Amino acid sequence: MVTEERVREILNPVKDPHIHKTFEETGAIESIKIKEEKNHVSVKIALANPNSGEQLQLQQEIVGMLKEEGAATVGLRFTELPEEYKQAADQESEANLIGQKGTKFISVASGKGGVGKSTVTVNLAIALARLGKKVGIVDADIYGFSVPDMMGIENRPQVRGEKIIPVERFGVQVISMGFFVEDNSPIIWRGPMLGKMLTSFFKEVEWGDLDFLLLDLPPGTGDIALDVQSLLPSSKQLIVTTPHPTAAFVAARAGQMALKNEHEILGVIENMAYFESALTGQKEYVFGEGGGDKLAEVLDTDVLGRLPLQQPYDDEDIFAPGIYQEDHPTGKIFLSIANQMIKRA
Ligand SMILES: Nc1ncnc2c1ncn2[C@@H]1O[C@H](COP(=O)(O)OP(=O)(O)OP(=O)(O)O)[C@@H](O)[C@H]1O
Repeated sequence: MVTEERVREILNPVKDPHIHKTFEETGAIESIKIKEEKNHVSVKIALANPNSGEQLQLQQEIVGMLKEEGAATVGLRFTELPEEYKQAADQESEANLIGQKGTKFISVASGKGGVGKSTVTVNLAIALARLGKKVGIVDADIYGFSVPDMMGIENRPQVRGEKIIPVERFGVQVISMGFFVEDNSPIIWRGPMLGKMLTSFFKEVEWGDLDFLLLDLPPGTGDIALDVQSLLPSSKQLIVTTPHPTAAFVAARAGQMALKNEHEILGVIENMAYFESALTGQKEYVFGEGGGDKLAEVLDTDVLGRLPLQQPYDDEDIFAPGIYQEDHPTGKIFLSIANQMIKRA
């Protein structure tokens, strides 16, 4: 059983990657909590430059160190060091890391596949861009990457110097695992390799100044989803579910997993909530009712929107099979959800 004292002993000599001072020198360790029955360690750490690629790398190292010491699970939360340290950090700043002040990380998760997580991610990103925000997407759905196809992206990112330039589509900067896989062939991304790949999405990509970075997570609550959730910077998370109570029950597990990995829940989105007859306007609740509300209740949050069962317009001029146009009824719902996100994030 790892003790609070031992955690402090292990972490005190770790250096803040931005200002190269030890945690002991900066007083970085704000709190250590240990849940003995589950052998879960959670630590709150103040960094000079949180929400950055540096943080992501450090996060992996600390999780590794504490697990080696016997912790079953580790939750890390990062805050910012006081102003005096930040000034020092600014002087030493290695420019161009994602997470310059103000970028909000929003992750999108689901309890199982096929509920519309990627559809929600791309359409919300585009809705935020339509509202004037600077937006990026990391398609971290490592096996089921579908963002490039959904957005109709056919080109690949360019490389400038040491940096990868994301592909821009509908005003959104996109990086996807799919860009780095030849011929749709399967790759096993686990452990350190997965961590390295995700880190480079934050560190080696020329994101510029973003208001929002949306992260499309792998579906479910299995090992891969857990690995990705624990490797990402702290984010606010949207959980997508269909309205069936069983689906919502499974989605609640994804929500719990997020909380355990120090991601806050931003809200619930109920997709395929109903089918509306074009003839009569009558709504039919094809996949049941109440799942979104139930999930929101369990996670102590709100349903930010309910999306009908409806395909985007088939617009041959702008090839993008998963995108709802601004004047499409579903496109308008996405705008309303994006507005709420801006207020809450
Ligand atoms: N509201 C909707 N109405 C009609 N079709 C939808 C709706 N939402 C999603 N779809 C369709 O359902 C399919 C699955 O959607 P999507 O890929 O977004 O799900 P996902 O949860 O990201 O899946 P996975 O996690 O397995 O990648 C897609 O073909 C998408 O076009």
